[in-house]
Amino acid sequence: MRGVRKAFNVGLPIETEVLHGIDLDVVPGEFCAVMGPSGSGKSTLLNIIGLLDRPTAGSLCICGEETVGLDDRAITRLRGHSIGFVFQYHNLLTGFTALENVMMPMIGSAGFIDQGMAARASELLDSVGLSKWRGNLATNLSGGQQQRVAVARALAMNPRLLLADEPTGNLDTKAADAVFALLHEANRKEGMAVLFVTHNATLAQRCDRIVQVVDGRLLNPA
Ligand SMILES: Nc1ncnc2c1ncn2[C@@H]1O[C@H](COP(=O)(O)OP(=O)(O)OP(=O)(O)O)[C@@H](O)[C@H]1O
Repeated sequence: MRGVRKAFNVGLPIETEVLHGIDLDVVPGEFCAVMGPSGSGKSTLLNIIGLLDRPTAGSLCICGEETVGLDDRAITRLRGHSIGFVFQYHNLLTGFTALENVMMPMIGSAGFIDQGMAARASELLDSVGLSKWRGNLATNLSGGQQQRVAVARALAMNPRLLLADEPTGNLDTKAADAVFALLHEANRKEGMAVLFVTHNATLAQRCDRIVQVVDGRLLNPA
């Protein structure tokens, strides 16, 4: 991204600019921690990179494609195929099983269900150590298990970029380490770039690079 700005409430007396011209390159296979004080703009930055929100100004390329100017349909397609998300609160559909939750992105993308999706979701649940729990409703899993399902779901479409916004913020140390290890494995094995927002300096030190956001600016740009 180059010169990315984000303002909220544009045109109103309460208009506030939160990101003030961000330059950032993330290369394939890179594992970046994103740190900074509360309210500095980390989630806003991630939401823009994840195409969940649009910048007010600047340029944003995802997998080589300039996104500014794309219509909503193209944005949705690019997001669905290229980007996986893990949030602090897992956002699983609690009335569905672990397996069904992991299948959701595949169903959403294809518009239908087939056996191959269940097989792929099952493999992903194996990879996060939850094969025995695949038939459990999400609501009956522990917080750490739910977050591991959320990681499996984020990997379902084999994205090139994985965005994780404080995925360990709500977990005890052991569960946090387990979730971090899964992100790290996805990064090393699949070569996906990861942006990992965290307040945990120990985990951040284990990433390739730390991007510091302070007052809507990067301390160490590009
Ligand atoms: N939709 C919105 N409308 C208005 N202001 C917003 C909106 N979303 C975020 N902000 C403001 O943008 C600023 C940055 O918020 P953001 O959530 O990006 O910070 P953060 O660094 O992720 O914080 P934390 O570490 O506490 O999660 C805050 O002042 C917040 O109030």
